[in-house]
Amino acid sequence: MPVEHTNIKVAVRVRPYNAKELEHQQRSIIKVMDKSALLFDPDEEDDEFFFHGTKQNYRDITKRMNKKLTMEFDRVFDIDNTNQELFEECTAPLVDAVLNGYNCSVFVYGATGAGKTFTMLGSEATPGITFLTMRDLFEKIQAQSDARKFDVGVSYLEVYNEHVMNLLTKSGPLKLREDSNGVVVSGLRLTPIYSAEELLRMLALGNGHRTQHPTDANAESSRSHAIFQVHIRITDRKTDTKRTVKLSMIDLAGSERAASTKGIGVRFKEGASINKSLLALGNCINKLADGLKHIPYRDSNLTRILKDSLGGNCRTLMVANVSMSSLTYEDTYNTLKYASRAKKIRTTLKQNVIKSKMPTEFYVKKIDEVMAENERLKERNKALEAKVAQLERGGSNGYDPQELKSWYSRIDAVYATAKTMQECGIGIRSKIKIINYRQTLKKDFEEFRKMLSQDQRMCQEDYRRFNNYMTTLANQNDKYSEELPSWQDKVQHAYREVESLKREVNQSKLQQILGLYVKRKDLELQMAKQNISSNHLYLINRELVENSDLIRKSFTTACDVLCQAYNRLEDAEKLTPEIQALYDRLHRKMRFAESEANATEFEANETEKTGHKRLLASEEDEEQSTTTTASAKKRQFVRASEIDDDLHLSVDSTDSLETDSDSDEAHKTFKKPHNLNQTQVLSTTYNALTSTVTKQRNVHQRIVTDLLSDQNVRGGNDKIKQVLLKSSNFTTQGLQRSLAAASIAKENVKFNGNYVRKSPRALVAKAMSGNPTITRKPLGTGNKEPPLVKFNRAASFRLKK
Ligand SMILES: Nc1ncnc2c1ncn2[C@@H]1O[C@H](COP(=O)(O)OP(=O)(O)OP(=O)(O)O)[C@@H](O)[C@H]1O
Repeated sequence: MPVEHTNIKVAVRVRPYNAKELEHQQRSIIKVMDKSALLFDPDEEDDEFFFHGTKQNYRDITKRMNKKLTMEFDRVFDIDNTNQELFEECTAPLVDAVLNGYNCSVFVYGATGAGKTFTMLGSEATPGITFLTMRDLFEKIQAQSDARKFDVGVSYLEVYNEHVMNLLTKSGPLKLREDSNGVVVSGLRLTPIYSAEELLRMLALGNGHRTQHPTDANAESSRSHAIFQVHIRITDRKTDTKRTVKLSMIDLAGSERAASTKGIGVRFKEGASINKSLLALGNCINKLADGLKHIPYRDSNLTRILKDSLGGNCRTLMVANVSMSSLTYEDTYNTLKYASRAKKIRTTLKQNVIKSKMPTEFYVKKIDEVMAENERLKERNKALEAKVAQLERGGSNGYDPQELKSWYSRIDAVYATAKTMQECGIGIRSKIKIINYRQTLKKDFEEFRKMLSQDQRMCQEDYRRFNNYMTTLANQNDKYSEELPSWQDKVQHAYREVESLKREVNQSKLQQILGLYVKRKDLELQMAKQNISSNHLYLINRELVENSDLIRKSFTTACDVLCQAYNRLEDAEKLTPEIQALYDRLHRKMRFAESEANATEFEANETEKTGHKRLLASEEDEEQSTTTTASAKKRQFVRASEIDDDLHLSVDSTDSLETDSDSDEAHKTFKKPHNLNQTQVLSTTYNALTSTVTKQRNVHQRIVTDLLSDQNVRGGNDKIKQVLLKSSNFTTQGLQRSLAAASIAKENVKFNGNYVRKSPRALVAKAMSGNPTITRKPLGTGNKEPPLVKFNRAASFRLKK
């Protein structure tokens, strides 16, 4: 489960003057410098001071000094930026993060009329980021629906005067309670939705229920905080892994000073409540930014609900809305200060846990690692893109745009070829390895089938089919193997081209800008490589899941058949010592697997090598019939890991392309899991075995119950059963020995004059009388005999009466 530490992303959006502001002809208090910086309260352009008609060199001392504060944010949107741009740059990446298992939240902050609702909800003509984000989410869900199943449910809440209301059903107030999952809204039901259009209808319905009142600053001022949440349960169709993620979109009520709304009575109370909750939010932001441990989330219902959207395990985007008019000077200043504080908050991000029934977490984890790595590369790429754009805009270094353009198209072409060659070359390696893996798995399974087959005709027919299939695989393998060397040459050639281009770039006079451009291209090439890796892992995982499913089902049926056959033979007294020995051997094998499966991950890690050797050694001296199951599984996992490692190495062998040290560092983390591979492979093997062992154990339990209740103590004795189940003698022979010993001890009890058994049944002795290893012991010679029960004459007398 990848863990990341990130800052909250903060974007500032400046809105144009409204009619009132234009009327007052106020000056602009915000100057957007570039995509990530603004100047608050800049000097006025017509700030020249004239005295008696003469321009003075000094300023008018009766005028207030301008603040001229330069502030930096992750992104600054100017008045002409649209909701679509905000979505593309800020919330679209969050959709990818949500689908990768991270909780995400977006909240808009600002004074009344600053443009929060415009940003969040927008209008029909210019939909806000909620709709755009959700539409994108549904499109991506649709595109991935073959591989994953998505269950989407939404809720839309309002916090008004500290009351939590359900905007979709117009019900409430609802209570908040805390449990192990965090803060829960009592009685809140999620409404399932299937399309972004449905969501639009729902938003309209919810907004109709939202508390709005005209204020001096905004005729349609929202007087409540609106929290829209999308809960998604993602189920991987192949691995059956599940995770639940949450995307929250929060439209906060206006953060203006009470005076600016000129509210009295109810409006004043409303304003006070809004301010109380926003003050609590501000406190939380300050404490989180200072890195303090105790965060006063409980101070208001708003902060309680936002607890896991702000500082918790959540990727957060805050959009601070401001007006550029000097009429809103103080509110704008406060909002920007608030936003600057929020920018400092660092959160610890964890991908939501995968719940899986399959022993394939190893691959799922690896795929997640690759995806996380890609996310990091994407971020770096974006930063480089911004730098290149900045240099291009600057233009002061005398770049000739035509020359730059021709360089760009040349670099693009060289990298495009490298990417295609890489896709084909590494892709073909992946295909070969998957075919090899499939061949191994099928061969192993065929061994089982052959052992089981009784009907010769059917056996031959199956074998023919199996052979045909294997021939097809072998042909495919040959074809790809033949093509491989030429592709490898092409890949190497393409990489050499890239290297020589880089040398040329380094010598060119446009080196500064082209160097950055090439770095971007390197990252893109690296990302493409990662995608091939993750696809390869996915395919290997699919092979494994399908095969282990088949093995599990076959094994369960085989166990049932085996147990029935064993019982029948035993009933008919036809259990030969050879069959018994085979059966015992199978039990011993499973007992080993069970003990290993119970070991902790740490122990598995520590004993990885010895355990591995032990397993292999035991494989050698065991008969094939009893070892194939465990060893085949073991071999499959080991092979899978070898294949993966191999592919990673081949993918990594082109690392020289990466020039940036950070990226090198990041890439090392991708190479590292070599060690992890084996540990994980072992632990997955143990998991796979546990599931079969559990089933076997149930069969054993039935045997114990049969032996104990039918032959010995009718009605069953759970204590003895448990002891026997745990006992190291837990084989049929060991069991019989234990039972016989117990019954002899019971018989011995009868010889003691002062003690009797309440239920003097010693049938096992008879059942075991043919066993030469059992001898009668005189009373008191062993210290492991069952405790004697003192004969209670009075009780016995009462009972008789
Ligand atoms: N970027 C923008 N471009 C054009 N018009 C805008 C922009 N932002 C806001 N507006 C307009 O400004 C007015 C107030 O905006 P909005 O209702 O979104 O403010 P608000 O911050 O949600 O206020 P409140 O907190 O009172 O609900 C609306 O008429 C809206 O259309």
